[in-house]
Amino acid sequence: MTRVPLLDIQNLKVDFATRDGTVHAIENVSFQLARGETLGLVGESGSGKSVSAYAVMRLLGASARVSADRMVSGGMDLLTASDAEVAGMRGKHMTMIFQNARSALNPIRSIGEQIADVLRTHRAMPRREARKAAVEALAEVRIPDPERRYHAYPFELSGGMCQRVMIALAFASEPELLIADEPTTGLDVTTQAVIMDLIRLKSSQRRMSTILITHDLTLAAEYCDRFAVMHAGHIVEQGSTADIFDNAAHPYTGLLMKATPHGASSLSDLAAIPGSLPDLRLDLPPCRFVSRCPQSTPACAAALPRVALDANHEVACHMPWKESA
Ligand SMILES: Nc1ncnc2c1ncn2[C@@H]1O[C@H](COP(=O)(O)OP(=O)(O)OP(=O)(O)O)[C@@H](O)[C@H]1O
Repeated sequence: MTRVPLLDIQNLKVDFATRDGTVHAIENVSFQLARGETLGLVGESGSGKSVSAYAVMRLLGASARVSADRMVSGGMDLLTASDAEVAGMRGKHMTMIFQNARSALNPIRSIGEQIADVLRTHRAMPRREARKAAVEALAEVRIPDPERRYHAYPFELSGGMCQRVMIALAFASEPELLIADEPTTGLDVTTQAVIMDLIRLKSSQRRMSTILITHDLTLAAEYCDRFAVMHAGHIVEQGSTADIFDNAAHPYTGLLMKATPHGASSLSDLAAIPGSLPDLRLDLPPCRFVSRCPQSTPACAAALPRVALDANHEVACHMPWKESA
């Protein structure tokens, strides 16, 4: 029996209409996420990780044109569902931890009340119980003195504290799908581990599925079951953590991994990968990596293939990476 994935995206495409032309931000993005699975979404800045996430959450603005062959989450067809239906799913079935936590919090409500509100709305907790659980939720993400901090407003907290509150808020609704966009940026290493361990715990206890968007490959390797590597709006390779880190098949993945051999864990710390992302407003070739690729041949001008290397390992390349190249 095949298991129905929690999230199923086929050929997602996102264009933005701008004054300077159409930005072809995402093209042919396809991936599935099983229940309880953690997928790492990695790639250089501007590769389309956040746009993919926002498309799933239906949070892209009016300038975005979104299309797909399929986009289903938790049984809901995100292509045909009304805004009200998707809004009903957000925060309950699927929730997102944003990069800029402070601006995602309500500035005029105390952090404890914000968490208690979620517990009362989504988990129907009585007021007193929600208050107690909110204090516990703050403690769980290592907010010191949570009883007192319950009454604090976001402006009274540091960026790192706001980040933790945001994470507590995300967990409060017990989502089936968590999209975490750089969830631990700005946190010290110990707190990073606490947060990531919490995500792992929720995944195993409640089979929560997670998309982890990150520049931190070392962290991601420790916590993700599978990876999708993005370059210039395409998923160039996806596979298990071992496939990606030990058997990278796309030249771009190979360069990413080669550039992080000795603890340079962040993509921003990497030895530069030659060239830069193409201008997404231009007419783009089928392979958007071709101008940077050390292995390109005339064959690369043909339509981009999706080569299945095994059941879970797929690469969009005519010339899959060879270690000797
Ligand atoms: N509202 C928008 N209008 C026009 N272009 C946009 C818009 N939002 C994103 N883009 C473009 O889409 C592309 C993908 O951006 P995205 O934010 O998804 O990258 P990312 O991989 O998440 O980068 P980072 O790691 O820096 O967050 C970029 O070229 C970006 O400039």
